[in-house]
Amino acid sequence: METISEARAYEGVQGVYSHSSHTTGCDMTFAVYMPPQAKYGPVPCLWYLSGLTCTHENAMTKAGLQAHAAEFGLAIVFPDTSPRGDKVADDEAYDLGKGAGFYINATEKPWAPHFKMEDYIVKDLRALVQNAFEVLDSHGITGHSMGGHGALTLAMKYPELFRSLSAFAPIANPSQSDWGRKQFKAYLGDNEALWAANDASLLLKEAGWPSDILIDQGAGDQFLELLKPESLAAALAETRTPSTIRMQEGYDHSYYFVSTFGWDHVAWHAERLGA
Ligand SMILES: N[C@@H](CCC(=O)N[C@@H](CS)C(=O)NCC(=O)O)C(=O)O
Repeated sequence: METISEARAYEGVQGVYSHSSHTTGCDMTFAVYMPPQAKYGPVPCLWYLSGLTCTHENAMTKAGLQAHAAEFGLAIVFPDTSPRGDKVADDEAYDLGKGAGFYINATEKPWAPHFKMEDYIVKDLRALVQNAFEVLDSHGITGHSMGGHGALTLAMKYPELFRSLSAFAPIANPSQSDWGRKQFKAYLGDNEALWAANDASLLLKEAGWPSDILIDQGAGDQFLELLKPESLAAALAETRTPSTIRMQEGYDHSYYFVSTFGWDHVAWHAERLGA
């Protein structure tokens, strides 16, 4: 692991690092915020997965989560959204290829060799974070938009790895959305059973979620028809999953929305992770 930068923030440290990932077959950049409490011993850890077009940097610079993490004594990990580099396949569209890994393991050409973002997060980066930073084995996960989809699906697939779950404006039913169908076809092929296993609204009905879920969604979000919060709300009701879904009047899809409700999400995770 190489340190790209470290800066003091709210008496803690905001760092940016890179490492060579065996899983994605390329160098990956990620950010970690360590709160001041980590000087005295390991702290719980929250993962923030970002959305389409983002790198590790958007949420790190725009979500304002560091102040809340310092208040509660939580570390926050900000991974990248896809593999990067000249060897990695890409597409002209902003919502496929680089910046659009969807936190799944691609099986199809030309994506399969590098687009393994699910394994990257839960294996490579999880192990690295656990070894290289002062964190407890008590992790939660959240994310925005494509990253909200990632948070929901990775938590449901790996409940042994994540104890707490929330999402900001998640892509909630990708197999029924233009933010999902194109990408699942490209990355996973035509087998729609495989798509279902990567769709939060469908996966919830199969796998369930053993704890509760917080979802915030802007009622003025310009992408509401692509996000489909109504499918997730129906699945949560059908499965009787304890949940708080808030349609936030007037808020759009931007980081103004994420940063407005960031404190609530960090507090939600802190309470459940024992911070
Ligand atoms: N650029 C796309 C939308 C991409 C977008 O809204 N990305 C969200 C996540 S899905 C984001 O976080 N963008 C980066 C930012 O706001 O910093 C479009 O114009 O249709």
